[in-house]
Amino acid sequence: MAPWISWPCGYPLIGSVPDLPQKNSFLKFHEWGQKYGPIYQCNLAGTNHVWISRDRIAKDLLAGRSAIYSDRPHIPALEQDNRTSGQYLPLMSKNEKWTRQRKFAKQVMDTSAKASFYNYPELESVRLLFELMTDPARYNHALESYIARITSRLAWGTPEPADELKQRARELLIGVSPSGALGNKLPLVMKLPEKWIPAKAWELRRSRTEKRFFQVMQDEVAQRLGSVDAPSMHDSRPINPKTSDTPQSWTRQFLETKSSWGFASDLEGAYAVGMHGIAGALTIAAPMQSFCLAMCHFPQYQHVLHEEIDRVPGDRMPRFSDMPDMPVLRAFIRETMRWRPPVPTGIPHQLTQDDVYDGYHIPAGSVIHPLEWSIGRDPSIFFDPDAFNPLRWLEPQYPTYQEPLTKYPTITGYSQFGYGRRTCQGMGVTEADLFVGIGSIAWLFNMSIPDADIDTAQSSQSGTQTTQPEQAVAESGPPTPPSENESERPLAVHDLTYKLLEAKQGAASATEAMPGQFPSVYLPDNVSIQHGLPTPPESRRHSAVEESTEAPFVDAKSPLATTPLRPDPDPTLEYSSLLIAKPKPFKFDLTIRNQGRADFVAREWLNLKMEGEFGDSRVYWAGGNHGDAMYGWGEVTS
Ligand code: HEM
Repeated sequence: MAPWISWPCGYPLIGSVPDLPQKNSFLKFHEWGQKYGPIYQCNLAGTNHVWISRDRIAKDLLAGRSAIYSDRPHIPALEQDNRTSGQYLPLMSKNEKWTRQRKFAKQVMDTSAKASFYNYPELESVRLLFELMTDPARYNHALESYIARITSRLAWGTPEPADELKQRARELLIGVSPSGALGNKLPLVMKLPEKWIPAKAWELRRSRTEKRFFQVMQDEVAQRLGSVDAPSMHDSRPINPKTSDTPQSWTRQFLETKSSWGFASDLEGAYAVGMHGIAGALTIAAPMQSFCLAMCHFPQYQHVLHEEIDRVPGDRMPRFSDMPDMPVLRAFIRETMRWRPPVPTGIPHQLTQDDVYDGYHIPAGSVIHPLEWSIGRDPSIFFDPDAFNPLRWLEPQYPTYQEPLTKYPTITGYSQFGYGRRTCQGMGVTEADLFVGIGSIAWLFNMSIPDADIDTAQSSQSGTQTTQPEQAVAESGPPTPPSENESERPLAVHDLTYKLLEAKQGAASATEAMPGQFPSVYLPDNVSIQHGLPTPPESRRHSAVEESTEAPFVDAKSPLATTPLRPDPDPTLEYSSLLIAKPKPFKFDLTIRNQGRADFVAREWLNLKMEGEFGDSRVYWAGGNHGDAMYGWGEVTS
């Protein structure tokens, strides 16, 4: 049998389930991809799952044959059938509700993108920096809140529900993740009475609380607009004067244009908006957290980003409108998403009829996964794929380089957002939030692992130490001013020493550099600048790629072919195990790079606070959100 589609053998009925680790199952699927080829199938609890590790194959099937590859699988742990209930756009079958909600989503995204997302990212980035300066130990909370506050503003015009939104997102994530709710592992339990099955009772309360929350939020915007029947934007009647007080939001847009969408009820609109809130609440925070991880473990690139930030926005905070002038920041974002994909197993599609690919039969009903972890590690495209290296998007000798640099690199259209008819609706918001958020953090801070912990990270090869992150960061004390000459700070990355090399011939100096150029780069000690395409050494080429017709792009004798050693186990793989992968909190120092900027942030925060912009998060349920039998926060473990 040719190697296209083969499978791990598995056990009767349950298939390969026992072979999957509790943690980071994407690594196992990646390993199987290396063993069985770039497309393989396996039986998981009686369902055929197809795993795709190459972009070309995912495009061939999910985009090229989207007519039959665009359905979604059933998620047994949810109270209502995700395919038909009309609650969650990303989980619906390709039906009438999906068509109208997707149309609505496109419209509200386009309108808010044209208004540059109402400057909500810029506004909330002030609060983000202030929180990081004053309480660095809670950095994870600050990053997640930044995203949840922007998303809440976009959804309902207020940041108040940010904590509630995060909780709604966490609970739904448990409900839909194969490794989360019990009902996804043992679907039969959902048929039993809730009094016997705590997991079912949990789901029913989750679902009730979510519905109530979405309705409360929609009602509040409707009341603020003056009446539930506020005039439509397509109406010739004048807008209710009260609406001018109502902040822009997707709910406002829905209420003003609701006759255009053909929704069954206002509740459908409440879900259409609320689902987008949930989709944004945690997904975008994951790459922000991974960015911090990358800066600490691959610090040799950080000053390249600082150089661009100090040259383009300079002493004002970065804005979304800086995008065309900041390819380096965009490269860091793109590389962060490649290095640590927020949805490493991809969001699965379902095949609706039998198909044949390259001579192999794929049965109808198969669940198809574009395995993002592997797609971003295709060794014929990404040299040393496990390394975080933003230069692969900025240096012409890498096959991933693309011009013009005013546009590329970008995450718009990136495979991480899916394929074909089901591609993500949130790419624009994601790019805006990450650009302003990550740009602001790098504008104010330097990130590093405390010196003592560099040794620890090295010795983690023998598994000697675990740290209490919050305590550890708190112990590192308040932010301190930067050293006099930032670029002379010693660089330390586990077992590597890095040196500063002049960039390609003819590169301009820092002060002369134009947007899109950067003056100097750090490369590993034993490396000299290579002209022409770098290629991986023979030993790194995997059998799965050997069938590829693409020419290998690296000379095995190239010094670039020397792959740096990384600690084992890799401390950057401490990830939460639900559908969205995010790094667990870890210990690092945030050092203020420029006191004047810090003072500016403090003043700006105070002004905005006094204007009422930064109110506290709201509690929606009795007992400080603990709630009662009907509504409240469910237990969350992740
Ligand atoms: C880092 C951020 C994000 C990532 C990595 C991400 C990733 C994805 C992926 C992989 C899909 C499935 C695509 C497919 O099936 O082929 C998806 C679908 C979707 N995403 Fe996102 N997403 C992100 C942020 C957002 C945000 C911020 C929103 C909205 C505010 C959003 C809204 C949606 C919607 C509505 C769908 C469903 C599309 C459909 O099924 O028709 N996403 N996303």
